[in-house]
Amino acid sequence: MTIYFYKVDEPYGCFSNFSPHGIRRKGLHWPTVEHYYQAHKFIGVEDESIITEIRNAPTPDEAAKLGRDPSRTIRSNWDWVKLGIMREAVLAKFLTHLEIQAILLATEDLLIVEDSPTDYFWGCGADRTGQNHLGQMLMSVREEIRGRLQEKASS
Ligand SMILES: Nc1nc(O)c(N)c(N[C@@H]2O[C@H](COP(=O)(O)O)[C@@H](O)[C@H]2O)n1
Repeated sequence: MTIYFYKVDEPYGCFSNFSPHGIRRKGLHWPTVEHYYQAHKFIGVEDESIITEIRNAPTPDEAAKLGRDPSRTIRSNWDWVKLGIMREAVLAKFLTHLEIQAILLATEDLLIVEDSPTDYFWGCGADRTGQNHLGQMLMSVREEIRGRLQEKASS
């Protein structure tokens, strides 16, 4: 069995980066993982005010829209750093919100796939041949949290 997720209001919607589970990083609150991820496209660029604008965006869709604005220049090393930034945020989300941590752990060793019809990098794309980096990340975070809990239980 494979777990497919995409929209927040559909099954396993809490696995989406758009789900309303805030994280705290470096003293700041981020309303969703998507806000954090999109804002980090602009670290070190000339006009960093966009970072605050994205953090304050009323919805993750609005944050994504700002982060994807083609008229803005994103940091030059984005493709090198984006996986690490996303993993840090996804791990923080599932360490913070124990109710969704339980949902993630309950998937045991099932394959998790972001069923995005358009995204072939983070999701599986329309024909399900995409790289599914978000699904892979969720499985890796699941493994890490399981290990941490086992370590805690045996100490
Ligand atoms: N719910 C949802 N709506 C969309 O429109 C999406 N593209 C996604 N996928 C997420 O989008 C993020 C990637 O954004 P960039 O293309 O790098 O700007 C990432 O969080 C995907 O999981 N989800």
